[in-house]
Amino acid sequence: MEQLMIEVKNMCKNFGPTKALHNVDVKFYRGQIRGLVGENGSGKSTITSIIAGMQKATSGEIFYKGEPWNPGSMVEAQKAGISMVLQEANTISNCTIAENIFAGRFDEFSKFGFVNMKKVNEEAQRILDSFNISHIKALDNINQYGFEERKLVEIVRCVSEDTDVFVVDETTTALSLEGRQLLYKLIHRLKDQGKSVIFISHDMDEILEQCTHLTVLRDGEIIGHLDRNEMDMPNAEQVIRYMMVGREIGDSYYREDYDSSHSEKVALELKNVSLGAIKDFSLTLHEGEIIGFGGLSGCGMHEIGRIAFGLEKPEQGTVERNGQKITGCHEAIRSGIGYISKNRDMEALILEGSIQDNITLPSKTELSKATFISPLKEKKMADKEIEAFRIKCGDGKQWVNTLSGGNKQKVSFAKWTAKGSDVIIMDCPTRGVDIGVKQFMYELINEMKKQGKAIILISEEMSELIGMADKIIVMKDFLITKEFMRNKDLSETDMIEYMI
Ligand SMILES: Nc1ncnc2c1ncn2[C@@H]1O[C@H](COP(=O)(O)OP(=O)(O)OP(=O)(O)O)[C@@H](O)[C@H]1O
Repeated sequence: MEQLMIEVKNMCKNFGPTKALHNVDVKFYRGQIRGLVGENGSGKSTITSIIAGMQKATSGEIFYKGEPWNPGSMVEAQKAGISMVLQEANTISNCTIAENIFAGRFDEFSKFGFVNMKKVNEEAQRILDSFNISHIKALDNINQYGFEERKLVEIVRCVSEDTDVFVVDETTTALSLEGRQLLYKLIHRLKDQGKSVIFISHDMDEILEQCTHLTVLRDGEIIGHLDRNEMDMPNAEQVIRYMMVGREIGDSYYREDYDSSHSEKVALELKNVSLGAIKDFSLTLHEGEIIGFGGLSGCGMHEIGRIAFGLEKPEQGTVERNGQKITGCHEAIRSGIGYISKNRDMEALILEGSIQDNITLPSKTELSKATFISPLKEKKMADKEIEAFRIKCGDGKQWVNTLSGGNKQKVSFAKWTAKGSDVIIMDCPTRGVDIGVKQFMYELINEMKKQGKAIILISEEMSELIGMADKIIVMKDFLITKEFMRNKDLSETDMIEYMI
């Protein structure tokens, strides 16, 4: 007999005129991993964030273990056994790893008002070790760690023996292969212990492999629920996609050609660059070329992207475009280089700014005449991108921090298409976007190649690299371990061998 953990009844959530949820009914049982799928902005994070105490519903009810549930904060929810890993980085900067893990829970370690920090640190390291991530040290400042490690710290923070409901909101795209495996093991262990997992993802393969049940949303409404048998049907993927978007979506995502030719003209060069663990690294990117980078966590590929955009200054060597040295990102942008950061909220967007301001920001020079920026031109530029990327919003004046995760990602991409940058460094560009938009982004990347634009595609998704790149550079421990040319027989297994 299945035991009900959480029941959401007739829930509505409005943000001004936006109806984010409309009469939603959904049940989460013990011993289930229930996937929540739907297009960007369909309401997945809104449901889970209300359950996890981040915000209140406009109307409707929630029952948790049979009792009415209306948490006032995430801490309250976590103390009651419900925790959620968010899409974006959610760690506290300038604090130690241990302080991040036990934020809001110091009372568990205090006596007569004094917190026993030794115990906090020891317990944090014990937990990190139990998750097999001993390379992350409890005493280290979190600022020393990259996006993925921070996500792992968040996962550790969320899960304890008292966790009954674990919500994973589009987290896997931020993780490398190892991080994903760790998360998959964890959710299955929780399921086997009779806990309830809510798993949000746009990766259909992952959803079908990892989830035991599925709920499909469209425009804030529940379209249907599937059990494992239905998910195992041969046409399940097409059926789910149809439920999500309400129309047929083709199967083809990636480039269909295997022609890796490009211009001989060099678009960007890294010459004998060294920075930290990266030593004497060189790269030549040509016009009309897509170079992909793949590897496990800490392999150095994200750092290469940052150096190429002038965000990190190499200790030795140079980054050059058209014979000019690139020594900073302003210079990079001026010379036609764009960069989509993996760390969306911190580096790619001004959250407390409008969609229009974010999209047009790198293009201010193009939009201005004698120091005057034409508001009409700005609006036109932003509206064009909003339409092309199908950014779900009222209009361009809406603030970016009110957008769903996938829609934020579209803004982060659209900045550079609006500017028409000739070289774009893309670090996980399709992170959190739904399948329809993914298709559009891949078409766009292909179109850019044909126009002679040069692209560096850094990705945690091997299928994306195999599907799109002319050449794939595999990295491990900050070194190149293998280069693959575009080839229809190339498989993920071929690549993994050089990553591990
Ligand atoms: N604070 C807010 N103010 C205004 N609108 C909001 C706010 N938060 C969410 N919304 C809107 O609610 C709708 C649902 O957003 P939600 O984040 O739940 O979507 P999602 O299904 O999780 O999307 P994604 O896959 O892109 O993460 C979107 O249209 C979004 O713009």
